[in-house]
Amino acid sequence: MGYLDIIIGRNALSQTLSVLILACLYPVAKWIYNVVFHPLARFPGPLLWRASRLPYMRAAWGKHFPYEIRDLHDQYGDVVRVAPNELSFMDPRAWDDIYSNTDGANARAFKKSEIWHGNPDNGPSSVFITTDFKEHSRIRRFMDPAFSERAVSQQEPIIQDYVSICIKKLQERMNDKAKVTVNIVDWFNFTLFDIIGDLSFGESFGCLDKCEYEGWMSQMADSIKLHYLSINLRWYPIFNSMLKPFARFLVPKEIIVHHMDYVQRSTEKLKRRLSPEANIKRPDFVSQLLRSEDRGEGLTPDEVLQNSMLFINAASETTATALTAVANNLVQNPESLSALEDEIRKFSSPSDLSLQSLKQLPYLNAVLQEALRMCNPNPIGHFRITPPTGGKVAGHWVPGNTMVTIQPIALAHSLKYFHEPAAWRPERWLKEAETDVNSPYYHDQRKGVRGFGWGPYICVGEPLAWAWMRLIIAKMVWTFDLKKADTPYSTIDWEAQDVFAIVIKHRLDVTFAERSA
Ligand code: HEM
Repeated sequence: MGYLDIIIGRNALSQTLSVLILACLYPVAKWIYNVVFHPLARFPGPLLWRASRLPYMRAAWGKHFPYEIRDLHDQYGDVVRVAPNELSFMDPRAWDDIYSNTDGANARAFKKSEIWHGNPDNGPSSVFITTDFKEHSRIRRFMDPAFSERAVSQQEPIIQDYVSICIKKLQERMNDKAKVTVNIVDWFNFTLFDIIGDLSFGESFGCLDKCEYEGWMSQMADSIKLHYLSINLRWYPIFNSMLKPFARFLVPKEIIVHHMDYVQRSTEKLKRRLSPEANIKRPDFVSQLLRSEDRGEGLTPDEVLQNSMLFINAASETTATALTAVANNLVQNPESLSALEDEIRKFSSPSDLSLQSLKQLPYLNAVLQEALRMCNPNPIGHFRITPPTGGKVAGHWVPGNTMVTIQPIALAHSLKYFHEPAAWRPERWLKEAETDVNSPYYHDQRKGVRGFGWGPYICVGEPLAWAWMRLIIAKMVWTFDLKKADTPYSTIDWEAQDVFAIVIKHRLDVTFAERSA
């Protein structure tokens, strides 16, 4: 009789029992290993989170993930082990160490992780999902010129047109008392969708004309949410593949239908844009991406489509969140709104509000920075994997193949790094705060806030984002008196909103009144 026979017995019942016992013992042994013997065992964190990924998944699915992680940082310090193989950092130095190719403690930026990005279905690649450095830089090489400061200034007439239409439509809606109350989130979205649609596909989605969304737009947040929830299952590949065949029953039908509709419409738009008859010569993204075809290793038509569809999500959702944060804080802080009015109304005509002139306005820029600090549109951070040989992050040696991230909300809301972190204080971004030692914000760690990411994966659309955010806010504030609405939706309690990778925004009613001064 062999050792195995002695342990598990020979009859079917005892063998089944033994298998069951072993199956139960395996996770227990794994939890003990994770807590006591794992290479990350020396890092602090709650016991259950260090033992298993389940508490992390519960938090990720639990709607308030960034705030839970912020609480863990308050309790355990600047580095917290939030899962057996994952560290969360709340230290400005970590931006360079994790994300930079040139300025950090490591030879190069850490890679995106297959779990969070990756292309499991082997579809056409996009700049966002590829985890291969070479592939990523190939796409970025062709994409960057379409989003440079120069390109944005060539795109200015297109951007200006849509923002003016937004203002005109709001004016048309005013009642006898020369005011109108609207859900400003919709108006930001209509404007952003129309601009990004035009720049990506050569034609707008017509949202401002119709004052309504296309069907798939109203499902966009739900499909991002679903994608985010399903990503968390990738940690358990066996369970994940068991669920896959049932995915079509688990995913709500509207989301599938709207997604297919979106892909079909985008494909048609792009086909029209690319057809020789269209003969469109304009400074949009497509023209730039197509230039790449001349050089051999350019983007394939599928890649152009995939990346153009990505632009719609990446550009609209994030910017609408930042702008909603601005509006929400301005209507609640009249002295801040009035400082902004003073700055913007120095221009005698709205036609003077050019992208170049707005760039120079310190308070406008400070307002946008403060919104990105307090209400980061990507509040769960950007996940990376240390190389197999390990790396250094914020003074800690981190073993290879560890998931690492900066928690932007924890850092930006930390008393250790910001004076009055929970308060709306645009003045912390003004020059005086940086140079005057008596300013209460002098010691603020402004470099800890990087709303557009950092390093080789930094947001390609950053120049466009600044440009259209400045223009939309400036034109609204120049044209109207913005007031807190007299409705139940007059303010958003920001942290009460669900977070599923993106912020699922509540409605925000704002009253636009004819300008009094
Ligand atoms: C306020 C607005 C925006 C914010 C806060 C924002 C934020 C970010 C952040 C943090 C990343 C880096 C993600 C990472 O490191 O994993 C990113 C990437 C990206 N963003 Fe933005 N973004 C904004 C607007 C835009 C716009 C207007 C576009 C234009 C199409 C855009 C397109 C992209 C793309 C394509 C990437 C992927 C870049 C890469 O992986 O190389 N974003 N964005």
